[in-house]
Amino acid sequence: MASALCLRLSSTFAGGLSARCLLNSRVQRTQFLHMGRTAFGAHDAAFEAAKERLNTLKEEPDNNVKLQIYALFKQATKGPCNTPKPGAFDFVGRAKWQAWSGLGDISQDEAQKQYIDIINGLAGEESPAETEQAGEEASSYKEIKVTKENKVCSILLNRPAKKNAITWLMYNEIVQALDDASKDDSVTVAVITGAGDYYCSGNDLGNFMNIDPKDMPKMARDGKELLRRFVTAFIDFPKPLIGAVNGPAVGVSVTVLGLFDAVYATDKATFHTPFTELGQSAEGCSSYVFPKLMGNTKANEMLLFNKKLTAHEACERGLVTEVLPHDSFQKEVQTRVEYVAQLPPQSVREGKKLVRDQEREDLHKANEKECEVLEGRWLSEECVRAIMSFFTKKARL
Ligand SMILES: CCCCCC/C=C/C(=O)SCCNC(=O)CCNC(=O)[C@H](O)C(C)(C)COP(=O)(O)OP(=O)(O)OC[C@H]1O[C@@H](n2cnc3c(N)ncnc32)[C@H](O)[C@@H]1OP(=O)(O)O
Repeated sequence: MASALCLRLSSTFAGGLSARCLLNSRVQRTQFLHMGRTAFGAHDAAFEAAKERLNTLKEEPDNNVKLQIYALFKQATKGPCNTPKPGAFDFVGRAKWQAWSGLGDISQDEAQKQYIDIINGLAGEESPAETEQAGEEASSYKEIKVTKENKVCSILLNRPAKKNAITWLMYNEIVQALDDASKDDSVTVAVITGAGDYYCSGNDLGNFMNIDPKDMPKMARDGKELLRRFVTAFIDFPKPLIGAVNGPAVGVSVTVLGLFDAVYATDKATFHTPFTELGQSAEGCSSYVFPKLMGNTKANEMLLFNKKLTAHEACERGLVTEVLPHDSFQKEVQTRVEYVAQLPPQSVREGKKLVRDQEREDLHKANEKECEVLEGRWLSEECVRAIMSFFTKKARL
């Protein structure tokens, strides 16, 4: 069943990405060019250029961006959606249909313009202007930004347009940044925070898209291994690790906070672990840490029954150290981090090790177990349906 429900938004599906496939006969190409001259509108040359540009992108866009591109391509070349809605189990067909019909009756000219804007935006992101500043690492990180200054390593989750959802690349980059900070003698403390209005919206649900049904078990195995490595990096990080939760936090970004040494939250932050709504299960050692922090019933309220906590509630439950006013958040956090940064580093490390060693083994066991259970969840119909609902915009938190 899992494979039958599996999602596949391949590159041959995404509008302009598939321009060659969509127009793969000479007759079609001739019709297309003819339409281009007569029916499309003011942006024909730029539209053609954008199609070409899309084919040269080094990285495939996210699946929901692909859906948008697909829909705009159809609208630009065919006009408003005029095909019947695909059947209930044709998830991909329905997602495509919904994206196209969601454009309503915007003109072909307007669709062309939006298509061009999206692709130019994507191409621009791949060759960003040089923005290196003092203290910023000349690094290859793409989805996080790492700065080191005055003994503090700051790791910024940097996908604000996607609420800092964590892609597979981003998991790897965070592991890399933590590993680097743990080995760098100039760093005595690390801080994680988010760009934009969110701290982090958790796992990027697109991580589970674009998978051929036959590759689902491998995807689940790889996901399990990546998650295990990711959480291990938090369990074993040897220096003080501080969370600066600048806005709402969701999923795995909440659970791993239980492995931080201090968590400061703005009064606008919320904490939400909607695992069962997503057909998934607890991770980040939360099945072990949350009951210890807040007791079983309060932990269940979050991990099983999806209760979203305010910053003050999270503080009462021991997940947050201190709630700070939103307007002075950065400054207040900085004061606290600077204080920790100048403490004798070996003394702090030894102290942290003493505390962590009390439960290190249990944490690793909890991590292993949680990853195993999740591997099975990702292959379940419940999980696949929940993710599909998100991308067809039927269900958002
Ligand atoms: C190796 C794998 C390890 C997996 C570990 C297991 C981890 C589990 C979890 O973390 S479970 C939690 C997963 N997260 C969610 O379910 C959150 C989903 N997002 C939402 O419900 C909403 O986006 C929101 C409440 C976070 C914010 O809502 P709103 O303010 O209305 O903004 P938008 O919904 O318009 O979002 C803007 C933009 O961001 C995209 N986006 C946001 N969150 C995610 C996400 N988690 N995955 C993928 N994309 C996300 C959203 O699609 C919008 O994109 P668009 O503008 O439409 O292109």
